[in-house]
Amino acid sequence: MVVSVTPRHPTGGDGIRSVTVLGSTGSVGSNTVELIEAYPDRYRTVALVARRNVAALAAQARRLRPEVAVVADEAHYADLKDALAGTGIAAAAGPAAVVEAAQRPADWVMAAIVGAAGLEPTLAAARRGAIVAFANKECLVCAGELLMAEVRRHGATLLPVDSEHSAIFQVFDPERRPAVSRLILTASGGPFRTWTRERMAAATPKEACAHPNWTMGAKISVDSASMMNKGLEIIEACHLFGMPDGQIDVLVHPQSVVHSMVEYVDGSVLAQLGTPDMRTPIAVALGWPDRIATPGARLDLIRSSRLEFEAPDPLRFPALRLARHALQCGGAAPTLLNAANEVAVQAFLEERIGFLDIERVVEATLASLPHSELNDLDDVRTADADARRFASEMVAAGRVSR
Ligand SMILES: NC(=O)C1=CN([C@@H]2O[C@H](COP(=O)(O)OP(=O)(O)OC[C@H]3O[C@@H](n4cnc5c(N)ncnc54)[C@H](OP(=O)(O)O)[C@@H]3O)[C@@H](O)[C@H]2O)C=CC1
Ligand SMILES: CC(=O)[C@@H](O)[C@H](O)COP(=O)(O)O
Ligand SMILES: [Mn+2]
Repeated sequence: MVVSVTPRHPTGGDGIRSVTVLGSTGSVGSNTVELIEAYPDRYRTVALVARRNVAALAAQARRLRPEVAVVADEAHYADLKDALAGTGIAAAAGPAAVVEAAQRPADWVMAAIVGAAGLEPTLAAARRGAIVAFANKECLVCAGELLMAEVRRHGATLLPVDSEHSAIFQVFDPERRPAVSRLILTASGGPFRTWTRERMAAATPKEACAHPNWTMGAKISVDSASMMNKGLEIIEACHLFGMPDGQIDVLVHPQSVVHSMVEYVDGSVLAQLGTPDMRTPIAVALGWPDRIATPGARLDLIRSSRLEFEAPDPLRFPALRLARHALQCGGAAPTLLNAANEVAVQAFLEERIGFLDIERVVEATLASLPHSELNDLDDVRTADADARRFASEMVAAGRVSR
């Protein structure tokens, strides 16, 4: 279950919801900041966190006036301090400062750091029982059981922001959980939906990042191109909604208008539709349990193109099989899959390996390292580090096709 506890009062005593944005300078983060800014009487900002984009972070901080702005990369601390001089906003830097920002009392925390780097701050927010708006899917892939257990133990509330999971959240009736027969995750198919494997082998980072429907950060864009994004989303759905892998299907829908569906045992299929605009799922979480208005175009089904659906091609997109395999193996397997994928995607973006080498690195890492049990955060860290080492060595040694 996503909202895993009796919802606590979503705002402070003054009726204003205090908010923190982890990954505020990214694609999800900047859309979140834009929505917060549109409602100055509803939200008060506690902390903004980025990795190193000081210019964007300082500009956001000057507009939202948080208590603190944090860069994870300590090399950028002096620049941030200078950029905030005279504002009264504190500057901080380093991974511990990122966790400290997430620990500050805020009713609502947007988890929109990219990659497993977001795990510890997301855990910190969950451990103080916050409402966590959850975009950072890699966290659940690398430490799903641990994170969900902490959410339950500390009475936190996890609200999905990933568009498919937000769609399911909006049509999934938790009181009728046994009557849900299937989750149907839609996938655009990405920029290479109709490409041959030969053509994909020569794909450039620019081509892989040219998503047909969504404007997103580079990492998730490459994941969409390989369809590893949908593989990660299967694992994410499994944890968020407590559904086994056998009851989670993927359906390619090139228009990204139907964001996902829930099938019930009586044959009813409930879907959520909208234009492909992340401001909608972000607003669902920011306003929850109310609804808040967003700017942007509204869905016009008369003017829009046809809505098409097709089965995913497992031969051209093996990432789906790899993710399901990791989920079925359990233990450290999803952690290894995620870490190897992060290393390989970064190497592809830096043109050190080819596009199809991403799946080779992931498959070899999964096959070579043990799928040990994960009992605590240290076990997660060890599996993550081992996979990163293995995948990096494979890339560095040229043990991939390029
Ligand atoms: N973009 C989208 O539409 C969607 C994204 N998601 C998920 O949301 C997450 C964010 O995606 P997206 O916004 O596209 O990513 P971006 O790459 O656009 O942004 C990433 C953000 O995380 C920050 N960051 C990166 N590393 C660290 C770190 N070690 N510590 C602190 N901050 C860090 C970046 O800071 P800086 O700018 O300084 O580098 C930036 O603010 C991902 O997990 C993605 O899968 C899910 C659904 C849709
Ligand atoms: C916006 C969002 O949620 C992304 O995860 C999106 O779904 C990516 O598109 P794909 O369906 O191509 O992976
Ligand atoms: Mn998605």
